[in-house]
Amino acid sequence: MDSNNTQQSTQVAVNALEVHNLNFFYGSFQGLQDVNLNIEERKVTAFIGPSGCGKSTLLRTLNRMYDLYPGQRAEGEINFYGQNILNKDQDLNLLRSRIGMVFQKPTPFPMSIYENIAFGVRLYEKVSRSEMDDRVEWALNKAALWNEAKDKLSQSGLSLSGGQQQRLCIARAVAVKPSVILLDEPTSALDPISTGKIEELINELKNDYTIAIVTHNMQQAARVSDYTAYMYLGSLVEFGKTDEIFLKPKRKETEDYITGRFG
Ligand SMILES: Nc1ncnc2c1ncn2[C@@H]1O[C@H](COP(=O)(O)OP(=O)(O)OP(=O)(O)O)[C@@H](O)[C@H]1O
Repeated sequence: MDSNNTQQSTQVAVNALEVHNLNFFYGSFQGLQDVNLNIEERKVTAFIGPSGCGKSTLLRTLNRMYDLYPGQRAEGEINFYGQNILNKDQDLNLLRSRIGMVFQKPTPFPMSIYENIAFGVRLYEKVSRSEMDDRVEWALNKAALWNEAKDKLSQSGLSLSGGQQQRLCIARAVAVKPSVILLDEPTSALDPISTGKIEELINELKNDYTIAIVTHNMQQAARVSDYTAYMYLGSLVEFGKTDEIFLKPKRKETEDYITGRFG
């Protein structure tokens, strides 16, 4: 289950996640219909499509975030390094430590910058104070926030700017050393400069992590992702390499959406 066990010594593609025949229900409403796709290790996969097409629903199945809400259920298989995470006996805390998530709106905890990161680490590991100091620095560095935050680690996470808060949330996700990071429209609440920083960060993070990102912004999908999934009305219409989806889509529906002729 650990990506470290599947280090690529050759160029053979390894899938972190394989989604088979996935159907998702909000009570009696079916939000996803027979979705099949693979999410390759250490690549960025973008989910695009018009509002309400099921992008966030699909993302939220990948670490069973929906389990927090009554009446929501998934059927099918989502294999995470070969293990079906939809199994009833799946340990959800463990799963969410391996597959972390960052939301649209920055959501720092109302505690210090240091504690925002240490809090999650303590849930899963017993580490000494000096190891924790190192981990906090490491995670803030990974999220390109260390230089801006190092002199105010005891200040509230809420005192940071919106863009910095979102990087803090990314640092928090990274700190527990996950294998996959799910990003749900991580820049939609940010200005263009902060957006640019997060996009650069995504590019860096994919050296170590597998990333799936929901975005409304097609230019962003084209800039940051290796693979793109185009969804419509709960179905996956087309999935492929981002260049191909944007330059040579196979389906007319995809082309209409990409070229702005949709609707
Ligand atoms: N909690 C919920 N209860 C019932 N239906 C829901 C719920 N959340 C989402 N849906 C429905 O599921 C479908 C997919 O929603 P989802 O949020 O996944 O779309 P999306 O593509 O992420 O949209 P957007 O781009 O607007 O965020 C929509 O028809 C939506 O109305």
